[in-house]
Amino acid sequence: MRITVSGLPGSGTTTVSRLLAEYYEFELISSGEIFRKIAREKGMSLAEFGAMAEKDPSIDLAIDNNQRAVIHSHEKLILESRLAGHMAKDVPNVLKIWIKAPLPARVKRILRREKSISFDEELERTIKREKSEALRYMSYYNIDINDLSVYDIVIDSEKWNQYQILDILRTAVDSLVGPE
Ligand SMILES: Nc1ncnc2c1ncn2[C@@H]1O[C@H](COP(=O)(O)OP(=O)(O)O)[C@@H](O)[C@H]1O
Ligand SMILES: Nc1ccn([C@H]2C[C@H](O)[C@@H](COP(=O)(O)OP(=O)(O)O)O2)c(=O)n1
Repeated sequence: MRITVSGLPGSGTTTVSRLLAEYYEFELISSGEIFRKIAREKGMSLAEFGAMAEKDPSIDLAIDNNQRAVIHSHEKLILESRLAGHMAKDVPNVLKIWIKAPLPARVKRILRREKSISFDEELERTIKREKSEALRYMSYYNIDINDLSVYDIVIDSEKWNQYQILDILRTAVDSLVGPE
């Protein structure tokens, strides 16, 4: 069983992915972490590296080709990233999950996580980052990041906390593979 977990910034994809990986003892791979690592190595912020990726398709292509390879080469996998569901679109035996939450709720969470200066500053930064990503994914892959039709499950992380979401997803996973 392979599970992809995707969502916009602050939706809770990292948190849910970690809980799922721990519960099922699956390997967890996050493309966002790879993107962040490369940005750090270049001494760039996420926004600066995103702007570079708008001009240099090879950055996203490398990360997203890696996602495709990872999906095919792992059986017990949680793949967490914005595009993981799309990269797994035609792959059998993959459960594709999208975690959503309203923008203000997501920004409040990022504020806590990134220890940003203010809500307004983080709101502006998040909107800018989402615009950059949406532009790249449409231009490089013809993917509309807001098209949720590829997902098997769409769940609102403002309605349930991360543990309740884990319980809901466990029901879905166990009914597909049977309880461990
Ligand atoms: N379902 C949830 N309800 C409330 N808070 C959550 C939920 N999921 C995650 N969080 C919190 O929101 C913050 C951002 O979560 P994170 O998983 O890092 O988001 P993402 O990886 O989607 O950007 C974290 O501090 C986390 O503890
Ligand atoms: N396939 C991917 C995965 C992530 N990214 C970018 C999107 C984000 O700006 C960074 C970090 O992603 P990550 O999911 O860790 O960060 P957020 O959860 O969005 O705060 O990587 C990407 O461009 N392509």
